[in-house]
Amino acid sequence: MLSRLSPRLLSSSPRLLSSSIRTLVNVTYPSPSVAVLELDRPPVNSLSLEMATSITSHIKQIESDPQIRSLILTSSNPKIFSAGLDITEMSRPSKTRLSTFWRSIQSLFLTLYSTRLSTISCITGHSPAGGCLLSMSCDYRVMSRNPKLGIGLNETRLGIAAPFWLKDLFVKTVGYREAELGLSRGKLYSPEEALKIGLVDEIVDGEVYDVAVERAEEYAEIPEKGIVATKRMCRGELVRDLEGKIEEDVGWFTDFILEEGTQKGIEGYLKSLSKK
Ligand SMILES: CCCCCCCCCCCC/C=C/CC(=O)SCCNC(=O)CCNC(=O)[C@H](O)C(C)(C)COP(=O)(O)OP(=O)(O)OC[C@H]1O[C@@H](n2cnc3c(N)ncnc32)[C@H](O)[C@@H]1OP(=O)(O)O
Repeated sequence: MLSRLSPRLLSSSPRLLSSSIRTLVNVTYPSPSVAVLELDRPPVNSLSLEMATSITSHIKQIESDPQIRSLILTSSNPKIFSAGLDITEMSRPSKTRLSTFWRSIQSLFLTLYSTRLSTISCITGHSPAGGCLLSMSCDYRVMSRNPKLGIGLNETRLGIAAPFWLKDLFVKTVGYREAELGLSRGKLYSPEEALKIGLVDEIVDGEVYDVAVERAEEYAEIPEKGIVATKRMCRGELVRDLEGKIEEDVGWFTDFILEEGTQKGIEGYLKSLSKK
C-alpha cells in the first residue's frame, strides 16, 4: 500500500504508521525541489540491516521524483546524527545475516554517494564511524558548532579497521596524511577541527537545519546535467572500485568480523558502552 503512494505524499512519520511497519526514517518536503530524510531509529540511529535498507529504498523513491533536486540527510535526535553501524549486528552473528548486513551497507553507500540528487548532510549531533560515512557520502556537510560533538572514523578503537572504500572516501575528503593519522588513531574531530581539515564544509551557530535548506535550494538552482556529470567524474572511480569488488569485500568483512579476536574486541566495546 505504502509503495503505491507518490514519494511526495510519503511521510514515514511514526504518527502515521503503526510500529509494525515503522520505516525508521521520516521524509518531508520543505520546498518543491528539496526533500529531507530524517534518520529516526532511537536511541542513536545506529545502522542495522533494516535501517540501512530503509534509508536506501527511501533515497531511491525520492530520486524517482524528477521534481526533487536536492536531498537533506538529518536526524530526529538533536544530539546524535548516527552512531554508525549497529554494533550488535557484528556481535556473534550468523554468517548469513552478517553478509546480508554488509551488502546493505555497501548498497546504502553506493546509492547515496552516486545519486543524481545533490545531497546535504545536516549534522546536528555526534557522527562517528558509519555516521561519518553517511556524512562524507553527501555533497555538502553543515554541522552545529557545539564543541562537544565528534565526527570521524573511530573503528580502530573497536579493534576493527575501515574497509578499503571507506578509507578511500576519507582520503578523498581530507587528504592522505590526515586520513592515515585519523584512521590509525580512531580520531573523532570537533566541528572546528573537522572544518579545518575539510571533513565538514560549514559550521553553524544557530539553526543548522535552516542553513542546510538554504544550501539545498542553492544546489537545486544549478543545472542538473552539469552537476550529475561532475559527480560522475569525481565519484565514478570509487564507485567502480567497490562495484568490482563487492564479493571480495563481503568476504573480507565476514572473515574479519567472525575472527575470535575481533569478537572479543566487539564484546568489550559493547560492554564499555552500556556501562557508561
Ligand atoms: C585484509 C584487509 C582486512 C580489512 C578488513 C576490512 C573489513 C572489516 C571492516 C569492518 C568495518 C566495520 C565498520 C564499522 C563502522 C562503524 O560504524 S562501527 C560503530 C562505531 N560507532 C561507535 O563507536 C559509536 C558508539 N556510540 C557512542 O559513542 C555513543 O553511544 C554516542 C556518542 C553515539 C551517544 O552517546 P550517548 O547519548 O551517551 O548514548 P549511549 O548511552 O552511549 O548509548 C545509548 C544506547 O545505544 C547503544 N549504542 C550506542 N552506539 C551504538 C552502536 N553503534 N550500535 C549499537 N548500539 C549502540 C548503547 O550501547 C546504549 O545502549 P543501552 O542503553 O546501554 O542498552
